Amino acid sequence: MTDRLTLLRPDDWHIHLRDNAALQNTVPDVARVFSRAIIMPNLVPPVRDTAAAKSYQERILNARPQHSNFIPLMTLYLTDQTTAQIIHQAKGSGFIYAAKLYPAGATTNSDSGVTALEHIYPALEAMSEVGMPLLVHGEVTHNEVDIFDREKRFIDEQLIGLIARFPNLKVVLEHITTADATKFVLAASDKVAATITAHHLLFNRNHMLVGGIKPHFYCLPILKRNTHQEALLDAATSGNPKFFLGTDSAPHAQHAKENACGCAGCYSAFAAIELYAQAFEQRNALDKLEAFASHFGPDFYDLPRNQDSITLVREPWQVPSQLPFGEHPVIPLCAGETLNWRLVEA
Ligand SMILES: NC(=O)N[C@@H](CC(=O)O)C(=O)O
Ligand SMILES: [Zn+2]
Ligand SMILES: [Zn+2]
Repeated sequence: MTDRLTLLRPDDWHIHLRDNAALQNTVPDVARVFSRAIIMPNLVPPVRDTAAAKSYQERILNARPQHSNFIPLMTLYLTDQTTAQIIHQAKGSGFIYAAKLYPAGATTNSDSGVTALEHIYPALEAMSEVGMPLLVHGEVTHNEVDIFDREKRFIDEQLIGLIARFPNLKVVLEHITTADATKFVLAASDKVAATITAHHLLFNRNHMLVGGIKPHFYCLPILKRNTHQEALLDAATSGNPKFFLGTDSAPHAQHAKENACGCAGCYSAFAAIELYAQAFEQRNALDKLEAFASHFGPDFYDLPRNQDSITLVREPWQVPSQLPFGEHPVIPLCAGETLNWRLVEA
């Protein structure tokens, strides 16, 4: 059994840092391990243009710990009003790396999202031309579609057609949760990839719903049955470059999750790589972690891989039961539980 694991420094290709006071917690947590991260734009109001992305980037950089070289890779939030010109300006800025499609109403802060894909065809055409990846929250939102079917229905009814219309557009299906999504991504061209979260690798809907409802496991897309969890573990540990790390770490205050109408999102950034190590170890696949965490993401985005490394040791430690986060504590994923792997701090 290995007790020490050295990896090229990883990047997180999907994270929510939130804004203002929260940045004092979220930025140090991501910067502890990751060199770069794709920063989700679902603020209120959302990050819709280069100017908004620039000021958000500055607030993130100001929250970096001393001596940190963490680089936030900024993204735009697509709306029905996003023009080709907005995309060209973003590409020209040099610090915006992707644009995000939230179907209106699909998830946290998606009210300003896209109401019909036709509205963003000009933006997608421009993204395809300039080589800017489209990041997708892939769930349909119709009331009549069961929440457990929303990802598959999005793939079948929207994504397949979109990719046929824009065959050169790079697409990342974010935080995939089903065997259907893994199959779709595997069969698609090399322009199509997916991120996988640690929580969807470690948990299934029984963890959330058996023996009492556990709001801290509630996220979107929602945890599925264990056969889907197994398919995600197969994909993540397969060594296929189409699947790479994206935590979807998304903090919500304890009171907003432990609520009659609880928010969707799990906070994993405080121990992200440790959680992935736990999942890969369950599959005896720790040898596959480095490529998933550190190679395939930059390769897909045409960015250089990092040059330095991190080390994890097998040394059980207990996850805190609560994180301070200013006045509104956040309950981390796996609060109070024991994780096997610990980062050796530099
Ligand atoms: N994943 C979640 O459950 N929540 C995310 C939004 C998202 O990524 O869909 C959030 O911003 O809270
Ligand atoms: Zn999402
Ligand atoms: Zn997300």
